[in-house]
Formats: sequence, C-alpha cells, structure tokens
Amino acid sequence: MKKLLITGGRVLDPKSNRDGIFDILVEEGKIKAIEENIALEDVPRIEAQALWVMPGLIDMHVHLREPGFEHKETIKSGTKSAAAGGFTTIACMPNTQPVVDQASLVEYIQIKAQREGFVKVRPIGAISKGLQGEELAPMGEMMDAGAVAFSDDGNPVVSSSLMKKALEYASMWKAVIISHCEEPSLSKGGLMNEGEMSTILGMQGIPSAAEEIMVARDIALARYTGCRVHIAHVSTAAGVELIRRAKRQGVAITAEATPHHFSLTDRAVEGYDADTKVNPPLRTQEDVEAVLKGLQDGTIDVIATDHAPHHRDEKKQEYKLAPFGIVGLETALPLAITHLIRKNILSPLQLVEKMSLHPARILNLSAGTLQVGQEADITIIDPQAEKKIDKNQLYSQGRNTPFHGQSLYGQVLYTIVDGIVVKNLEWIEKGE
Ligand SMILES: NC(=O)N[C@@H](CC(=O)O)C(=O)O
Ligand SMILES: [Zn+2]
Repeated sequence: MKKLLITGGRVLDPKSNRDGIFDILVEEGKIKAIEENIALEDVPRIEAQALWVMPGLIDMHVHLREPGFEHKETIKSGTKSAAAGGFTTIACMPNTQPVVDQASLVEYIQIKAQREGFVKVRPIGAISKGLQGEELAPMGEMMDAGAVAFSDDGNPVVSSSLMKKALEYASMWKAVIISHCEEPSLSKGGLMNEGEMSTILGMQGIPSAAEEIMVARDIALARYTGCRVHIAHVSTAAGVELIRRAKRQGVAITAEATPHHFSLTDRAVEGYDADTKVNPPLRTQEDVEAVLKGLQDGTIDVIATDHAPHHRDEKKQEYKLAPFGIVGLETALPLAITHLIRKNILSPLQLVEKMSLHPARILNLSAGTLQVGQEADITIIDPQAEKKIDKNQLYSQGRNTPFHGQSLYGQVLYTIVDGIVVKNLEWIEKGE
C-alpha cells in the first residue's frame, strides 16, 4: 500500500471552500484523509510548511505537436514541461499532422501518453475534417474514444452554419466546443495587433474587431441553440465585454485567457523578437486591463496557456516568416502569482478555480478538487520563491518565450499524479 503524507501546507480547494493548514494522506493513488493533524510514522512525507497545496493544475489549451511535428514538441517533452509547470492534466489541441479528427487518433494520443507521458493527457477532437471547415468530423466516435471537447483551434470555424451544427452535435454528448475567434478576412496577413505600435513598427496589423466579430457570432449561436461554447484565448476589451454581457443574459458561454495576454502588451513587439509573435496577438494596455478585470469579476473562467512550441530555427526567422505561438506550461504559474496574486487581482482560491476547478468542470473531468476519495492529483508550490525564467532551461523542446530573463514569483516544487510524485525537488537540485 503506497502512502504519502503531506504535512502543514496551506490547502487550497475552492470546491469545498477550504483554505487552511491541513495534512493530507495519500494512499493507493487516492486522497485518503484531509485533517488538521495526521500522526503517522514511517510514511514518506513532504513537509509543506509555508507552501500551497492545490488540486493538480489543469491546462485545457495545449499544443503537443505529436503526431507530425515532433521537431517542435513530443508527447513526452510536452508532458514533462507540464509536470514541471505544476499541471497534472492537459487537454491537447488537434492541429497535428494528421489532424485528430477520428477515433483512432484520439486513441493513439492516449496510448502514447500512457506509455511516455508524465501527466494525464485528454485529447480535444477536431470540429471539422482536416480542420478544413467544410464537413463535420465524427464527434460521437471521438467522444467514445476519449475526446473531451472539440475545436478547430489555430483556425476559426468560418461557416456559421457549420458552427451551429457543431454546437448541436457536441451538446448531444454534453461536450463543449472551443472556439478560436478570428474573422479571417480581417486578420489575414496580420503579424501583430493593429494600432499605434503596428504603425510605428511598420507591420501589418490584426484588428481587435477580428476577435470581437467572431465572439459576437458565437454568442449569437450559443444563445440560439442553447448549446455551450468556450471562447479560447480572449485578448480584447471588446471580446471580454461581449462575454460579460452574454453571461449576464444567461447564455451558456465560458472563456479563457492566457498568461501572455494578461501580462504583456504589444509594446513587447518593439524589438521584433519573433517570440512575441502569437495568435491572437499581444494587445494594448487597455485590452490587458480588460482581461485582468474579466478574470477578477468572473467573466473569464479559466487561465489556459495555449502552449504553442515551435522549433528554434522556425522562430529564428524574421518576424514576418516566423510561426505564431508562445510556450506557456512552465511560465503560467509564476506569471499568475506575479501578476494576479501579488497584485491582488485574484485570491489564491480564485486562482485555483481558474487553473484547476473550472477547466475540470468545462471538460467534465472528475478532477480539480482535493477531497477524500478523489484521485491524488496535487500540486505543491512555494508562492514566495523568486526565479528567473531561462528559456534554455525549459523542459519543453520549444524555446519560444517572451519572458526569458524575467524574474517571477512562485515556484512549483512537487507535481503529484495519482499519488505518484512526477516532479520533485531533485529536478530543481539537478537543474535537470
Ligand atoms: N496560438 C498560436 O499562436 N498558435 C497556435 C494555434 C492557436 O492556438 O491559435 C499553434 O498551434 O501554434
Ligand atoms: Zn487558437
């Protein structure tokens, strides 16, 4: 009987509204007890005084790149990066080669992840065959094979009629559609946010209206069908405001924001560093403030990384040619602690809601909480520890982070999946 005792940590569990000092006993991969004092000798122990003990973080927007783009990331390297970042479950997007648009590929990813993965992987199936936006992919059979949601992420679903059908089908399995909101006739050819900065830098812009229009359309479709839609990586003040209003009116809509969209503006593009090139693009100060407000007032339910690794040779190209994307798994928690907790935008319990409980709810996963009987997926962090981000020391194969050299607060010390410590202090000591 494998046991693990976590003592004296600040246990944060929004589902049971628990925020206090407790001991947690793990046995056989499950949480066996949460009590003020568990006296047990001869049990492996983690002393968690001054640390936060949270339900394992869940990232519902990750690009693992396998199959097809293993030079960017593999299931192995991506899940190792996730473990390093405190994530115990990640949902991966289907824009691989081949596209995950049928049951066999959903199965393939899960088998590969079970064999080589450090954390749990839940595949997201494509909405349309080959992400072509023309014909619906077989959602039912992908659901049966283990898909947890559907998305054409990377591409918008341009046809409103296809999107309406997708919402109706997905709702038959109570699955959510995750929408990449971008009106392509406006965004096409754009490299960064359209505005003062793009004019100064002489680069073609992506107007915020490209996002706003698609968010508005998806709200209309969710309202009309009564089906659930989740807005990926909302980045604009207008997008946040539309979601806020729709929620007030009872539309079944949820939304996520990425750490880069709540912590950087388009000023970061000034040096033409392609690691700042991302879709949707980094926006203005006003947009960042709106995203922060949206996180604070509950308009934005989830923090998701949109971890989008690319090979360094691809990102080394000039801004115009480099692909869109930022790696996020290992910087998400420090960015959240630094920009949200230390600035009192969110309470610790609200942070855990957005990084664990809410993504679990949206994807219908029985995770995201620390309660007796629950699978022991646990993340332990030191919220005070300060660390400099070094892109050359990431576990991800991707090096494309605009946060290189930044000193951030909050360090993940242990990541525990089904009671097994998959990341521990040795990683840190070895500098592995
Ligand atoms: N976010 C990005 O800039 N890129 C993502 C696709 C996406 O999430 O839209 C990718 O797959 O590289
Ligand atoms: Zn996207």
